[in-house]
Amino acid sequence: MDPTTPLADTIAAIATAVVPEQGSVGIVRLSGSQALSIAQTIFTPARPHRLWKSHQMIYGWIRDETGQTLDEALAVWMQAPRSYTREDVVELHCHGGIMVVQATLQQCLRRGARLAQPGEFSLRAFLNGRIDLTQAESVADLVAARSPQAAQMALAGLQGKLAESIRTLRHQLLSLLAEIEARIDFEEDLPPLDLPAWQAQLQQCQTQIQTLLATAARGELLRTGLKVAIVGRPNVGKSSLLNAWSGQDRAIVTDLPGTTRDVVESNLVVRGIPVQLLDTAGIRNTEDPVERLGVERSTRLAQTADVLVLVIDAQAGWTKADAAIYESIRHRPLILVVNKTDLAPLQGIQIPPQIQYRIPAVAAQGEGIPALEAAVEQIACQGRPQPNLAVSLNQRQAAALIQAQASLERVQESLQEQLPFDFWTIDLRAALHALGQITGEEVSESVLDQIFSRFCIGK
Ligand SMILES: Nc1nc2c(c(=O)[nH]1)N(C=O)[C@@H](CNc1ccc(C(=O)N[C@@H](CCC(=O)O)C(=O)O)cc1)CN2
Ligand SMILES: Nc1nc2c(ncn2[C@@H]2O[C@H](COP(=O)(O)OP(=O)(O)OP(=O)(O)O)[C@@H](O)[C@H]2O)c(=O)[nH]1
Ligand SMILES: [K+]
Ligand SMILES: [Mg+2]
Repeated sequence: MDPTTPLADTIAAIATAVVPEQGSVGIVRLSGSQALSIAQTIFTPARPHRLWKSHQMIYGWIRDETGQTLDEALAVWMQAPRSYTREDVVELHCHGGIMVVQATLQQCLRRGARLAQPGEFSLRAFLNGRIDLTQAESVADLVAARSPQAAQMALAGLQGKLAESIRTLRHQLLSLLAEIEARIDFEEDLPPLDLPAWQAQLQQCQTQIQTLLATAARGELLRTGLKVAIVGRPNVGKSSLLNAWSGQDRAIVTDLPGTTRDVVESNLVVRGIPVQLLDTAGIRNTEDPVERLGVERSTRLAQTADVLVLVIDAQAGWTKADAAIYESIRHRPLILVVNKTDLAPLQGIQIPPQIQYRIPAVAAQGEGIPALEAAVEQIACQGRPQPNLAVSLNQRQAAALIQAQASLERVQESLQEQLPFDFWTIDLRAALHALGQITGEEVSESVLDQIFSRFCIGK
């Protein structure tokens, strides 16, 4: 963090989403040693002799420096250390919308608070030892979650499930290290090292790391989701498919080829995976300049989406135009939807054998969606068995664990080559350092900066 923003400051920010005309309540939050005294200059309890008591909500008015009333509000003081940041926290619960919360925040700043940086409340919770770095990262994941499963995963992290696994690993490695260091310092006073037992314990740590690493892919998938683009030639039923899949009447459907021009987007959840579904203009050569721009967008999207759904018309079969589109996207993760199977059967259509996923559908009636979702999930998980752990690693955590794993691998090598103990301890310490980076015990300020700056303001 910026050295000019010490923990000594009292920080303030709007803790709720700021949306015009919306949100029945908006919260301004203060944290720091001056939180209560600043709040007391702004907020007048309705009952004048009412004392502020920790964790008790009081009713009153927010006033500016001229005595003008800005809002009717509720206020609560949470005395350190029983607060989100472990500092004195005051929350001012105002009316929602944008005007009142912003005016209240302005008052806090005028009375000596500093505007909080994104993630700074959570940073303080971390720096003051209430949560470790994995828990802080989970706070951001929880706010960003786009599916119930992603939220559950973040919540498990918030509750310290990952922190616990890493802590256990750390203790095991520390005790392995202690045994070696004792042998270096007091070799003659101690019984010789029980090498097989020591090595078995090391192996156990490596297995545990491998299990944790296997959760990273699913975590990444639940966090970032998938971009799925529906492509194909005009009139095969792409927009009908988007509408049926999302259960919403998002895209215009007509019997005219070339109906869709702009990319139409719908967000859905497919078996826990947040999916950004994109309907595109039917791909063909066209003289219409507007449609041509749409086709260009389709072809570009087809190269960047995570999964492509190529739609064809069962009645028309596998046409030359379908083959041409397929040629340009065959190297990408692909699902073929044979639509309009109410008009002609899928059997008998000459589909290239290398297309693994082929789903019969009647988009106009919403048939074929479950099979399509199963295919999306299979492609996304790529046959990777998912360990049944509640938590999952993010990229930063996975990178650190891979480092730890590499260090432990080197310890195994030193052991096999019977190198002196010093070689073992160097790599054991490196592994411990990597674990410390995950929990935040040994993390640099620039990494902290990177992590917390991704938070939203007021978190
Ligand atoms: N109004 C409001 N709602 C909120 C939050 C908040 O800050 N304010 N939260 C903010 O994200 C979340 C709740 N998270 C919180 C986590 C810890 C503590 C807290 O005070 N912990 C202390 C004391 C616990 C106790 O009294 O036993 C502690 O752990 O030491 C408060 C909120 C979601 N809802
Ligand atoms: N019989 C039948 N008709 C369908 C089906 N799906 C879509 N249609 C019809 O096919 C026509 C074209 O559907 P759209 O969804 O607009 O096709 P599109 O691929 O989005 O077309 P463009 O946007 O023009 O590329 C419409 O008249 C739909 O009602 C289906 O499963 N069966
Ligand atoms: K159409
Ligand atoms: Mg369309």
